[in-house]
Amino acid sequence: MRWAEIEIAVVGDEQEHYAALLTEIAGCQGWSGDSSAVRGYLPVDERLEGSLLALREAAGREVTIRFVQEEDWANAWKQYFKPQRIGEHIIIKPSWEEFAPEPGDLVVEMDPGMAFGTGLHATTRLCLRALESHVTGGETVADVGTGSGILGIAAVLLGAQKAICTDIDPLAVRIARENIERNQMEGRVEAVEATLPPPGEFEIVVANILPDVILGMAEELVAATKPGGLLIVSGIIESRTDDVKAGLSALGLTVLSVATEGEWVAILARRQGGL
Ligand SMILES: C[S@@+](CC[C@H](N)C(=O)[O-])C[C@H]1O[C@@H](n2cnc3c(N)ncnc32)[C@H](O)[C@@H]1O
Repeated sequence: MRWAEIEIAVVGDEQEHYAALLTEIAGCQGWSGDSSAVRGYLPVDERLEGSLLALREAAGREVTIRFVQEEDWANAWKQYFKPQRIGEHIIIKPSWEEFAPEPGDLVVEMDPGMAFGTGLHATTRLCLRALESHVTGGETVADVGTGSGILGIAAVLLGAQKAICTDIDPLAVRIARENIERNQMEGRVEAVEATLPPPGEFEIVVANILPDVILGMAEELVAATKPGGLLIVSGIIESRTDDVKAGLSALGLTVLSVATEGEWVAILARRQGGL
């Protein structure tokens, strides 16, 4: 099959906006990018032209396309995905790479396929570090917008008793399930196709999505967090930090800290009440 690689040049903090256009307007399953451009892929079929027209109109700037064969792009990103240490003990290891762990290392084996969540993005790393600092053992964790399943799987490796992972994208849910199996986490990590986890209260809720999505579901995220429990949100570009903090504070959460990596932030907040 042939695919179109779609690229939009960005500067400054534009990445989030144009990435959202790639997924929401053009219908790309995901996106990748760096400080100068965002990229997504669409199959070359009868819908491509309409998707590109809509994207160009919404973007109001040049959108370039390049045609590639499936094998080219399906494997091209793999060269950038190497085992990496995140925080003190977490190792994210691509399933096709060798890695010799040191004592105390917690190895999450991943094949993210088309799903987001390799650990290559700063927001994933910010969430993983927050989980490493706050999972002390025995918690139930909700991973909302799980992508590859990376955060839920890591939470259980860090000592959480159970993690429920949700995603609205069926492809992500399938890939998360494969990664759960790959890490022998069946029964302790569950992936469901949904926006929110089933009703219940979680000691830790983590959501690495986009600021507007987080704000739109903030009330439900708070309801899913046990009184006294923690909410970790990321996917937030630095310029949106105050909006998200204000939204969480308005719902009675206490913002405990804001961690940053590059232009991205993760916000840690506590729901009032005792554990
Ligand atoms: C930025 S990725 C994060 C993946 C992974 N959790 C990580 O930290 O690397 C966001 C994920 O949220 C999912 N998503 C977007 N909107 C959502 C919603 N309203 N409810 C649940 N998942 C959503 C997307 O399909 C995508 O897989």
